[in-house]
Amino acid sequence: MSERIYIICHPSSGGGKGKTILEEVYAILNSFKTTYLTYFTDYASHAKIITQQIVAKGFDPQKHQLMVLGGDGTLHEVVDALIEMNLKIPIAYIATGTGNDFNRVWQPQKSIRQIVETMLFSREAKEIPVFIYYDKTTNIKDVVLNSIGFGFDAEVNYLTQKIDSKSFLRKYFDGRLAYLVSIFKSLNLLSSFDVTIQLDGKTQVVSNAYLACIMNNPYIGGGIKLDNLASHERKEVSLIIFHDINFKAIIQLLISVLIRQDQHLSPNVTRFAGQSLQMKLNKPIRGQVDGEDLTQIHADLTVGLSEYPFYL
Ligand SMILES: Nc1ncnc2c1ncn2[C@@H]1O[C@H](COP(=O)(O)OP(=O)(O)OP(=O)(O)O)[C@@H](O)[C@H]1O
Repeated sequence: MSERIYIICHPSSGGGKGKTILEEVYAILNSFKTTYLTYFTDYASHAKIITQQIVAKGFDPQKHQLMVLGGDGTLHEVVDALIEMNLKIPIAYIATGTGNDFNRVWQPQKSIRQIVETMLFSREAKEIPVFIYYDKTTNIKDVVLNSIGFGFDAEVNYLTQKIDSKSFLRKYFDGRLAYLVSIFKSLNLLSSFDVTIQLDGKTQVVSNAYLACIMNNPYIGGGIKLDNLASHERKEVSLIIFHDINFKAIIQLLISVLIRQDQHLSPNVTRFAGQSLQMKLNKPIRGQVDGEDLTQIHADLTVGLSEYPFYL
C-alpha cells in the first residue's frame, strides 16, 4: 500500500458535497490505516496550482497516490496540470460536483469505498481516451475530458454557473434542472456562426451554426445526451453541429435530445468523427471546456486523441 495519499478536494463542489463526501473517504482510509494529506481548493484554478505544488514537493509514484474530489471542472484542472508537466500520475476520482459527466460514463455504479479500494489495491490504472486541443488564437493547449463546445451549449453552461450552487435547481437531478432552465433562458441569446472543419485532409464548412461541440462522451450538463452517437470507449474525436435553427427546429431538437435521442437523424444536425480534426470559427463565440467558461474566443482549434490513466 502506498505511503501517502495526496487528496485534492473542492469542498464546496456540488453545493457542499465535496466536504461531506471527504469525511466518508477519511473513514475508509482510516480503516486501512492509510496516511493522507488533503489540499482544499480556495478559488477557481487553485486545483491546477495545488497539483503543481504536490509534484514540486516530491510526489513519488512508487510511494504516493493521488485522489481528486470535486466536479468535472476540478478534475479537468488536475489532469491539465499533470499533462502540462508531461506526467501520467494515475488519478482516483470521486465525483462531488453537480454535473459529474465524467463519472457518469466511467464509474457510474461504483461506490466511494470501491473507488478508494481500487486505488489502494489495484496494481494498474486504466488508460482512457482524452483529447488535447491547441487553440491558435489564444495559444492555449489544454485537455478535454468530456467536451469543448461553442455557441448554445457554452451560453447555457455560462448561465447555469451563475445559478447559486445552493439553489434547489442545482441540488436535484444532478443539476439538470438548472441546465434545463438555462436552456430556455439561452434561446433568445442564439447567434449563428460558420464552422470550417478539416478532417482526413478534407475541408468542409457548416454555415449558420448555433452549437458546435467536440465530445468525448455523449453527455453535457449533467446527463443531457447531446451527441447520441458519441461513446466514451471509442477512441475518436467527434464533433456535433446544430445548424439552420428556427422555432420549429428548436422544438424538434429539444424533443430529439431530451426524449427520443435520435438527433443524428435531424436535417439540422451534422456530425463528424475522426482521429483528429481542426475547427475554425468565423467570429468570436462563447466557449466551454468541461463545463468551464472560455469567454468569447475566435477559436481556431486542432484537437487530437491522447490517453490518461485513472483508477477505475
Ligand atoms: N473554493 C473555490 N471557490 C470558488 N471556485 C472554486 C473553488 N474551488 C474550485 N473552484 C472552481 O469551481 C469550478 C467548478 O468546480 P467543480 O467542477 O469542482 O464543481 P461543480 O461546479 O460543483 O461541479 P460540476 O462541474 O460537475 O458542475 C472549477 O473551475 C474550480 O476551479
